[in-house]
Amino acid sequence: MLHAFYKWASNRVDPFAKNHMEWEGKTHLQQLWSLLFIFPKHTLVLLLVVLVETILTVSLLSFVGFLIDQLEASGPELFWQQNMWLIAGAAIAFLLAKPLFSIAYEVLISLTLHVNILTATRVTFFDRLLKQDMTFFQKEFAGNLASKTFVGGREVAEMFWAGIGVVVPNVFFAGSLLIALSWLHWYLGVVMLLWIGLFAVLAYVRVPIIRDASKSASDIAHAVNGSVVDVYSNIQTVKLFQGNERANGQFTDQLRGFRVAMIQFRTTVVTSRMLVAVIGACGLATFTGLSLVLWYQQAITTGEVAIVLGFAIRLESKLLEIFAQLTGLFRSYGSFKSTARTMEHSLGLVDDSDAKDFQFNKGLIEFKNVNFAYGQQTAIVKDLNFTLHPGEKVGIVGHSGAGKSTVVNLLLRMYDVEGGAINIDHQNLRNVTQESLRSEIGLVTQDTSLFHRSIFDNISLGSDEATMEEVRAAARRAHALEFIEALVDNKGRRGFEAFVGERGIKLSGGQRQRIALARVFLKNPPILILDEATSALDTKLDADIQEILNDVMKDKTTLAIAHRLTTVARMDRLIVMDKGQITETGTHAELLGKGGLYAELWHNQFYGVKTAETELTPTAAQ
Ligand SMILES: Nc1ncnc2c1ncn2[C@@H]1O[C@H](COP(=O)(O)OP(=O)(O)OP(=O)(O)O)[C@@H](O)[C@H]1O
Repeated sequence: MLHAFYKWASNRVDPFAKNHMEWEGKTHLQQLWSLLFIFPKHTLVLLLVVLVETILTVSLLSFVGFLIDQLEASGPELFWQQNMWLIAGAAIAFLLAKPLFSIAYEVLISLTLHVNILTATRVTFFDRLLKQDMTFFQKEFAGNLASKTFVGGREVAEMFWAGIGVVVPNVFFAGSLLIALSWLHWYLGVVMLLWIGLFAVLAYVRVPIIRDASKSASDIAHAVNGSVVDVYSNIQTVKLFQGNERANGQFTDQLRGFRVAMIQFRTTVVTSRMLVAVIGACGLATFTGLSLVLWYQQAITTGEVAIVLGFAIRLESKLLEIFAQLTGLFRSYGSFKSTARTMEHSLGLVDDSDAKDFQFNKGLIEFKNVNFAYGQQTAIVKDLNFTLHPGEKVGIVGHSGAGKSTVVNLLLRMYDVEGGAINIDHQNLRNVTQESLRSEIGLVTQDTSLFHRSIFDNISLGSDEATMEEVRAAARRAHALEFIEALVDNKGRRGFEAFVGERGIKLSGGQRQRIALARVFLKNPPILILDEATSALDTKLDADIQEILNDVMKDKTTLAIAHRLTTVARMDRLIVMDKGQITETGTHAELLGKGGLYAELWHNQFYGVKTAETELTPTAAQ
């Protein structure tokens, strides 16, 4: 029953609902506000509950004073007679209403709001980052982004708890006390106002200091976290080039900086808390003295002295609580701002509002005067013009750095061209949605990254409906079935159920590439891009897979990049690139006949580069 109630309460809002949060052109406070009030109706109900609960608490404290006065005035004989109904009414109010509102507060804040704001914020952050283009991800540490998504979400949820759950109720409380005390005697109201004012000044002066110290510590923490993830994800390079000792030294240096920043932050907090304690004690002493003086002058009754002291003691602890929460709030806010700066980074590549879904027709690909420089000065691709006819298989070759992968990235619209246009089936890539475009293109790259998921999930990535039979068939076609069936992971899961390690480290390069091929076989897209698709395979396997690829490519427009020229030699046509431009084009035989760059590359691949040739030829060496 209770369990069902909790479930009901936590399902009052949907944290996974699409939230169109605007990041650009907003201040950090506005961004935070949108997240704190992501569920506005329930938050308003919470505030209402808090208000009623505060009024009940203040009434309870006042009732104590009233009781004392009545006890004094009536004496034991008449007290019950005169106050029976009042006491019964108060008992009902305090025994029923107060616990009821306290429970409503707990359920609303913990189950309905906090956990769902935490989830919804993370969903919002993740969604935002996914929309960023490749340039963004090349500049940012993956670990840093992961940390911002998670820690940023936690900070927002904590600010909600501290701000709306604690500071706001305590401000309500202080406001109610101010009204109640002023009503008792205006002197008390003035002292109360001074006390709160002094506290506000202290908060005004100290909180920015704490906030800045917190921001430095949080920035350093994010950076340290990012480089630790960097070390772990490049562990092989670290072990080979940097060595444990140096990596350790680098980490310790960074942690030292973080420790200093943390100590500075803690120092500002401790000093502030000391000041708050002093102001609290002074206020308490003033109220005690003033209420006794007023009682002596018969301006207030004995019961009212009890009320004043009760108020003052409660208020002192509330002020301490507010300050503690404010420091936490501003620390979280400092960290949130760092997250917000990442989130508000403008999206480099956004689908037009009127972008249509890409409609595949025959697979005619046209590059028209394409220019691109990764947003920099030096052009990487210059005035590129070529056409891939439907079903045509074209290979791109050229020296390393010629711009071959850049062409592929542009075709996949990982970047927008900076000049000219790319059309597929007469649709400019700029005018179609990115997802619909990519769903029609299959890519196998030299850098096959696998997710730390099962082999089945890795192959069926993007093909949610795929059955085990289809996945097996794709794996068989990619010559991957044999090794997949022999796999056992460290939790004893076998075959297609086995998990590959992060980035697929438990598999060899060739095995990873075969998984990637199986992925494309399963997806069976009408356009195929092979970027060094078989580079990690040995010559025998390369030949086998090549045969399968030839079969798969049959009715698809295909663009292939390969350094191993035998892989692309049999393509319908070859495009030779040099320094971002097309220098030659033709079939393998035509290009060999021309004796240009392709012929040179081919020659070098089979007979070695000139220097080696000269060194190895006895006559030349003499
Ligand atoms: N994200 C990037 N930002 C800036 N410059 C880049 C980026 N990616 C690649 N480049 C530059 O663009 C040029 C072409 O790179 P690209 O990867 O397209 O060449 P490639 O012909 O595919 O080389 P390889 O055969 O070695 O893979 C290189 O000078 C490279 O430094």
